[in-house]
Amino acid sequence: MPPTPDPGANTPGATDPARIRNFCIIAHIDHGKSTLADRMLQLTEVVDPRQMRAQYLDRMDIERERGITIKSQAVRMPWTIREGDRAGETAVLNMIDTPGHVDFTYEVSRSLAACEGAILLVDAAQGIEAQTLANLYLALENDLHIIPVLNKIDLPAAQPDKFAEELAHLIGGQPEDCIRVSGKTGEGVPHLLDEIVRQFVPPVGVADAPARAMIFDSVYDVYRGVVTYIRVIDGKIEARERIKMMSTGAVHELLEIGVISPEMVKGGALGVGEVGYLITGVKDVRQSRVGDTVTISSRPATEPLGGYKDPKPMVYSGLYPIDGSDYPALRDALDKLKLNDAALAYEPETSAALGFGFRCGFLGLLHLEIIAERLEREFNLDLISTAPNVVYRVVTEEGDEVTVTNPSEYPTRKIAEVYEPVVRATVLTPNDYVGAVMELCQGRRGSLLGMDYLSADRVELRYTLPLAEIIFDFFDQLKSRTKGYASLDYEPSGEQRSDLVKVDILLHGEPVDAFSAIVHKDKAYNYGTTIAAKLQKLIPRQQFEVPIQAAIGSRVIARETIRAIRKDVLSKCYGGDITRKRKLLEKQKEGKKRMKMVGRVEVPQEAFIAALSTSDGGDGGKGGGKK
Ligand SMILES: Nc1nc2c(ncn2[C@@H]2O[C@H](COP(=O)(O)OP(=O)(O)OP(=O)(O)O)[C@@H](O)[C@H]2O)c(=O)[nH]1
Repeated sequence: MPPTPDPGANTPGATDPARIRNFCIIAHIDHGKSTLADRMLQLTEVVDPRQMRAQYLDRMDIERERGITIKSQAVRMPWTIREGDRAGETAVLNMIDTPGHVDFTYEVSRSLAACEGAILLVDAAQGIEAQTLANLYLALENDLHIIPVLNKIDLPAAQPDKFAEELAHLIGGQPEDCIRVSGKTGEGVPHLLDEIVRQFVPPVGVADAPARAMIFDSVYDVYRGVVTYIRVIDGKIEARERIKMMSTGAVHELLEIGVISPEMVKGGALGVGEVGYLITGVKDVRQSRVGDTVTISSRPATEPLGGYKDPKPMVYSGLYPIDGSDYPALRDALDKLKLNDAALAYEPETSAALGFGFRCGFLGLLHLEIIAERLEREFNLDLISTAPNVVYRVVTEEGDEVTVTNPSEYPTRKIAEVYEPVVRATVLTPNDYVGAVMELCQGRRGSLLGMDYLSADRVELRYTLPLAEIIFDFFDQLKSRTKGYASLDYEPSGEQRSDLVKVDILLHGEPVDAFSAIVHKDKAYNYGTTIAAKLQKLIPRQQFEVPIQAAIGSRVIARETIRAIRKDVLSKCYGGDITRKRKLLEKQKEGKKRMKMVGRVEVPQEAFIAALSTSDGGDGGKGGGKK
């Protein structure tokens, strides 16, 4: 019979910091983080069993469907220790859910900074993966105490003994320190909750100092405006005060403050160590940025908390509506999405091939896919996206510096140097596939930084790779070359000078902007021939001969030709059947509407779409990578 919890222990604003435990769960994708979180909600009785649904915390439909967590959330759960000498002691657990994907590393790091402890969750049938490691390193950088946990012990394929050894080897300590649970059946979870209270330290802060709270997430809600998630470090934030964002100095009226348990519960204040939400009535998450420090405007703190970074797009792509009349709808949809996504950047652009659209900046490829999917699904837009590219820094011979986010902005003047972003990638693979992984990384211009054996059959490889080489199909290639066993994680690591060139594709002498690409010199030929050959197949013959050329500046590196025909739609209409003739002419006119003119050449839009949408269409490096 568990002791009755102490009700005073759970009053927001008045919770003794010594009772608080702020923690997060870090795990590789699919290792069961959401399922374990669900079980904790159930055991701490913050969710009515009748309202329990799978992945309670993943609110967005796409998140639930794809089974990935995009936005972090925080839940307050009272818990009374059940076993051992401290049984009966009540604590307030704040579980901060972290996004699991590499594109959101900065959000993960902010969520971790709001915690004192982390549960390192590992699937007992899979073992340690690249994201387990990457997140563990981030947690250690933030000085978090780690509790190693093996999940899915109910699975027949689980090998908890083997992986407990591996985990102990990785983080130090004994294999017995690993807690074994099943998020599915609930086995071991009450013990884990007890251990959270025992092992994690309570937050420390100065109660009477000017208030400082860190924003670790902010989401846009249609009814309430921006909801900002904060962790109070020092002082107290009380309802009805005016708050100040320290990065911008902007002051906002505080309309509501409270905790999430697991729905919003309005309160009077949040004190040292507490985690909760703020509502100020701002309508745009960019005014409430992750990593920023919130203080009280009447008694502001002087020093913000460290670690604030502006979100910076890493990958750019053009988004165009297939039907040109959808352009205003696309603009409205992007405006709406931006309210909830401070990292999304876009500006209008025009393409001769694709018409009016937007150049959009994303944190990474998954971010791009999620936005494109939301635009199609939630806003019913049919879109075509151009091959993604990274941001280049180009220095001309005159010494000017140009930032290129779109190949069409590549300077035509003489170029002295080009710099491209690079990442530090960690690949974890079984021993048998080390050769295949190395071959792939070398083909993508990678340089090996180091290699470690985590256990007899699991190897960690660290590479520096150009970001441009991994944003296309690197992950797919890695998976297929290792039968799905390898995992990947990466983080930005500055830039490097490279031998890059811009390849243009010309149709009858006119460049087609949608196909221009910045590629490595050694891969330019491959890119040129691939695209030229593809367009040659896709573009119908015209009344004159059409050369398709790939060129670097004025130097042609590849050529294909579309031979001429004389297309006479009326040739089949012998006799004077005027209605039939008119019908055919009408039909031809219809067809023309979807044609784009590139110089004198008529190209069906489908040809552009087909050439862009196949995976090797945009990846100049792919062929090169296979050599
Ligand atoms: N057998 C078994 N399956 C589990 C257990 N925990 C999770 N799963 C299953 O593993 C899959 C992934 O679980 P999630 O909880 O969605 O994983 P996650 O780590 O939250 O995934 P992301 O949010 O994408 O990182 C789901 O199909 C779960 O049903 C467990 O303890 N036992």
